[in-house]
Amino acid sequence: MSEPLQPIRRLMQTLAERAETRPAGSYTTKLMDGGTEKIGRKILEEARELIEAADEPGDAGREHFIYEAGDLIYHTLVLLAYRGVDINEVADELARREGTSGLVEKASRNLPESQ
Ligand SMILES: N=c1c2ncn([C@@H]3O[C@H](COP(=O)(O)OP(=O)(O)OP(=O)(O)O)[C@@H](O)[C@H]3O)c2ncn1[C@@H]1O[C@H](COP(=O)(O)O)[C@@H](O)[C@H]1O
Repeated sequence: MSEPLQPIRRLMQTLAERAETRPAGSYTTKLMDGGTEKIGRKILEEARELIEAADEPGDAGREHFIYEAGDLIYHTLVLLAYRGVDINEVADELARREGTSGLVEKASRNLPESQ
């Protein structure tokens, strides 16, 4: 069975190469040439589009939601690659958090300074 996250890893590889070589005729290059501001603007735009699609009903709505999630994930990976971070490093961070409820983690941050 193929690894479901393999396409993401391949895309990450491509984006890391784009960050390095900045080839002409690449949309990723255009984003990266605009830096954090341009990439960030697209992430905000795509996040809004994803949220708007979240409540669309029916199969078409579901398909649109998945499409928009792809856009947001692509742009987020572009920012990671621009910053020189690999998706595996994010996976490691998520693995580190595995099994710790967000509520428990938040409570641990809210301890009074004396503790
Ligand atoms: N996965 C993607 C991907 N997802 C979305 N997009 C692009 O992201 C853009 C989404 O923005 P919008 O929907 O707002 O479209 P737009 O109005 O044309 O965008 P703007 O001009 O406003 O930035 C579109 O141009 C999409 O084509 C992507 N572009 C590239 N990839 C992958 O990245 C690889 C490298 O791409 P290049 O660097 O362009 O060769 C490709 O082979 C793909 O695998």
